Amino acid sequence: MTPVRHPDAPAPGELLGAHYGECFGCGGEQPHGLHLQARAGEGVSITAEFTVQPAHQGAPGLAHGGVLATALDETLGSLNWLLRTIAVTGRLETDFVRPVPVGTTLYLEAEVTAVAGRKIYSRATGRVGGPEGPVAVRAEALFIEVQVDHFVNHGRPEEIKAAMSDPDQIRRARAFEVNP
Ligand SMILES: CCCCC/C=C\C/C=C\C/C=C\C/C=C\CCCC(=O)SCCNC(=O)CCNC(=O)[C@H](O)C(C)(C)COP(=O)(O)OP(=O)(O)OC[C@H]1O[C@@H](n2cnc3c(N)ncnc32)[C@H](O)[C@@H]1OP(=O)(O)O
Repeated sequence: MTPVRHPDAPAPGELLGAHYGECFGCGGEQPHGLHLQARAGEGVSITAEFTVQPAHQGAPGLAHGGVLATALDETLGSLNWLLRTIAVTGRLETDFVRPVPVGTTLYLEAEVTAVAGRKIYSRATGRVGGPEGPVAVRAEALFIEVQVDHFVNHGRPEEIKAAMSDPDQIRRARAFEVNP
């Protein structure tokens, strides 16, 4: 099925903010996290930026591939805001096309390509030098829709307890869910 942007999705150009403050990809409370900032695009698409820090190295002066995969994963995960669906990564296939030095800003974009029941198919690219620059990384992913219970049942109780007693977190979790 062709993906459908939810009528209450954030407007194109709107900054999405973190879905969870402690998230390694987008949270503000992780000193060595990616602090990735995502923005709603047209249709079911997202743009995002992330600047590689010294804490993200694999080889000297170069971004770790796993960190770049995280940036792609996080950008793809942000598409959930536009579908107003909670979904987790089931599969993430990554191509590393060019090395990415520390200090580089990665310009990411992602889109949902198809939805089939609980399965959400998507793809993303990360470019260097500017939003129109050469592709350094790309990914194809399959996200699977889950209920909030997925986190409540599987997350470590102390973090779940803290999240559930934080009204801001409850509001953010609700923003993902389709209103009946
Ligand atoms: C108040 C408390 C607040 C707490 C919540 C706070 C905030 C919530 C808001 C947002 C958070 C949301 C997400 C996080 C966002 C961004 C982070 C980036 C994203 C991630 O980083 S997220 C972490 C990594 N991620 C995982 O931690 C998943 C571990 N995993 C599982 O938990 C299960 O594996 C699951 C649930 C995925 C599926 O399990 P399941 O039992 O529900 O469903 P099942 O297995 O039946 O699959 C259904 C259909 O998907 C197909 N399928 C499944 N997996 C596939 C694969 N790998 N390849 C190909 N097809 C696959 C099947 O083949 C079947 O297809 P079909 O229907 O055609 O038969």
